Amino acid sequence: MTKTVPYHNELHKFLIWDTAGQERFRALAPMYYRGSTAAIIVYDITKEETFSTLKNWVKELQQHGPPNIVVAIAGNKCDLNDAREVLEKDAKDYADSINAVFVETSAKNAINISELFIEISRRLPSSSSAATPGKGFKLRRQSSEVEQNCC
Ligand SMILES: Nc1nc2c(ncn2[C@@H]2O[C@H](COP(=O)(O)OP(=O)(O)OP(=O)(O)O)[C@@H](O)[C@H]2O)c(=O)[nH]1
Repeated sequence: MTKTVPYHNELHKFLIWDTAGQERFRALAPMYYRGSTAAIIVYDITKEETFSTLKNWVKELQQHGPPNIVVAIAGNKCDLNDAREVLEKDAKDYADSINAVFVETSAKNAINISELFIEISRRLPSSSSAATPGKGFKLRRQSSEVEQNCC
């Protein structure tokens, strides 16, 4: 799946892989996050246990992921506020503590999806600085587009 995000005078083209979140597929995760520029970890605001699981994925990325990977946390199903189990403030505080992007989203109602990618774009080095050796981002230009890998 791809998503192109206009950001300042650049187009950021995200190549997105949806990895299986279940524990039994955990061993496959490195295939996706290795070489990725950003990782979006999604939890369900109506299920506290998904927020605990998210913290394990953060640890995994911190220990085995690319050093400069941008981590974004998405609290999905924000359309189901009445069934909320995870406070927005708690999730935001946690995201801040690990320097991650944080937004609450609704995939169902298309709430904050673009904002999520814009926030990730904001954290990425510009294509000119990314071209500097040692920055650790794999970016390739395609006309005016810059490709970003994201899992
Ligand atoms: N109300 C609501 N339901 C949602 C939202 N996003 C997904 N769902 C529902 O949640 C269920 C699970 O969605 P999936 O997209 O399969 O979730 P997943 O975590 O990617 O599942 P796996 O890929 O199997 O790990 C489906 O019934 C979706 O319709 C949302 O933002 N709001």
